[in-house]
Amino acid sequence: MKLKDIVKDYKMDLIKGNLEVDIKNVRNNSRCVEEGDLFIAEKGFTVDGHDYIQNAIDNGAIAIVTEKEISIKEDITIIKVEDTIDALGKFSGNFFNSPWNDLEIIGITGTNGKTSITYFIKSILEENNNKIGIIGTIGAVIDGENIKLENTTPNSLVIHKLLKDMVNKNTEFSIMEVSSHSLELKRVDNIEFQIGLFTNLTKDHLDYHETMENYFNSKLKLFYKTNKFNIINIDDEYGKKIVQSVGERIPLITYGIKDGADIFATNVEFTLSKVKFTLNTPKGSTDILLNIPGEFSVYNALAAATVAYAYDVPLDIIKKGLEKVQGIKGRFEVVPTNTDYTVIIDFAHTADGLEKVLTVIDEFAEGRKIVVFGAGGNRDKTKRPVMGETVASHADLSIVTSDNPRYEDPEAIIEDVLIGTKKVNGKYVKIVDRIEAIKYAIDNAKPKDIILLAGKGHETYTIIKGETYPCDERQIVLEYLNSKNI
Ligand SMILES: CC(=O)N[C@H]1[C@@H](OP(=O)(O)OP(=O)(O)OC[C@H]2O[C@@H](n3ccc(=O)[nH]c3=O)[C@H](O)[C@@H]2O)O[C@H](CO)[C@@H](O)[C@@H]1O[C@H](C)C(=O)N[C@@H](C)C(=O)N[C@H](CCC(=O)O)C(=O)O
Ligand SMILES: Nc1ncnc2c1ncn2[C@@H]1O[C@H](COP(=O)(O)OP(=O)(O)OP(=O)(O)O)[C@@H](O)[C@H]1O
Ligand SMILES: N[C@H](CCC[C@H](N)C(=O)O)C(=O)O
Ligand SMILES: [Mg+2]
Repeated sequence: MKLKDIVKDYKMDLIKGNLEVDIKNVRNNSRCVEEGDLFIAEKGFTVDGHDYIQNAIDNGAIAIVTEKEISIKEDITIIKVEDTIDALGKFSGNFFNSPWNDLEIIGITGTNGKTSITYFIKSILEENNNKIGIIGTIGAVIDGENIKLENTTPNSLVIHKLLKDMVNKNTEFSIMEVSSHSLELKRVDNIEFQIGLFTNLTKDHLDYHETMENYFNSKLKLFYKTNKFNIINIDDEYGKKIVQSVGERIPLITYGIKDGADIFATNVEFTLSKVKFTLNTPKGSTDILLNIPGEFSVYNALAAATVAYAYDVPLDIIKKGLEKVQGIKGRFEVVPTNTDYTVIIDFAHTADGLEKVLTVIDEFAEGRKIVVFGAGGNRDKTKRPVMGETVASHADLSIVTSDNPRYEDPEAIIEDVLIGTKKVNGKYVKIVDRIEAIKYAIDNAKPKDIILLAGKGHETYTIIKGETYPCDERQIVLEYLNSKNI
């Protein structure tokens, strides 16, 4: 594509060169630049892309977008803009032909439940013979192919490329998790969403947002970027605030269990592995049997059903789609062991997530509850003691360990968690190595106990001092049991 078409209508200064050149690819990482590419230099959290402009040129960049004064001797095109992160969004959007215009885009935001809801929606829409794509925590899914992603919501360049690939593969719906970081860091600025969906808001990411109010305000942005429906969990106090704020800007559909929602559940009945409820919509009601337990799953299913309802999907298809979901990787996933105790892997990594999952387990545990968990490094520190206290107030044994310490000292993170653990008069041990912590839980389990491995869910790695090591909890459990001839 010609550079002039990539930068069209954008406020900028052409410092040197011309806009008639043909651009092969748009890049924001100098290491990926090849001959004929446009390199956009962005200031990051760790380094400044402007320091890699020469590297991009050496790799073949024929045009550079900068927000700083630079002096380049090579005979290439230099464009200066006010904000290169904004330019990355606009220019990559143009380069990929605004792919959001050819898709129905469903954006899901909120602290917990986004990934789970994505997979419920996928199942319903596929039952309805729609072709769907996903961008989220477990990765992207395009035409049945799984693509690994570094972020839940990647940067604008990656998103636009993924959306373009979806369009090329005749995808109709793109279901996207929209993190608060992405709304703040302009990763989704270009995109107009057909549907915005809100799950809930509880303590997380305060390292970045600092206050709950800022965190809420980032999530709120999504509901001003939508053009068909805003779908809101009205049982959540922040859901009510969104309704007050956006009102009927576009049609609003609420879901919930308690507070007079448009789409609501009644007759909720739980077991340890399933939940039954009646789904009520203005167009009729139907009974649903979900294969993932807990009240939180009812909320997630209601959210997905509401999206389908907004698209006029018949109730029997919604029922079939929801009931077809056998499980979601790392979300209340029972490890298939031959033991007389149960091992569950779950992605709960906030106090609210832990509270929700442990409430389900509380109700059905016949034996003790053993919880192996930690808190992520270089992430919200304020949630750590609350997570410790939440687990200790439910568990018979808290095994406090590591969960992606990243660049932080693992011991120090555990000490932060233990501040909360010690507030409750419960039994606990501290085992820094997560694999050893899992083995300890297994060695100490008795018949009918439930071991919950919380925090890593679908993750099969652990990041310690910046290095990534394998840590697939399913494999660790099964191999250890095997080594013990169990
Ligand atoms: C804090 C944050 O969001 N960081 C994101 C950011 O990394 P960064 O700012 O450190 O980037 P950097 O390394 O400083 O690089 C700056 C620029 O220089 C360029 N560069 C760098 C080196 C080089 O040799 N050449 C070069 O051109 C880089 O390509 C980049 O454009 O840009 C990266 C590429 O887009 C992201 O992967 C990275 O997310 C990191 C992994 C992260 O952990 N982010 C978390 C906080 C996050 O965004 N989480 C949310 C919420 C998750 C949820 O709750 O579900 C998410 O959406 O994932
Ligand atoms: N609706 C919900 N409310 C509260 N907790 C939930 C809900 N749904 C799931 N959980 C808990 O939170 C964990 C994470 O769920 P899920 O991965 O669906 O959330 P997410 O919003 O995608 O998280 P992330 O922000 O990390 O991507 C689950 O493993 C479960 O323990
Ligand atoms: N999306 C969340 C995932 C946390 C998962 C947990 N395993 C951790 O590393 O804290 C985050 O990036 O904060
Ligand atoms: Mg997610």
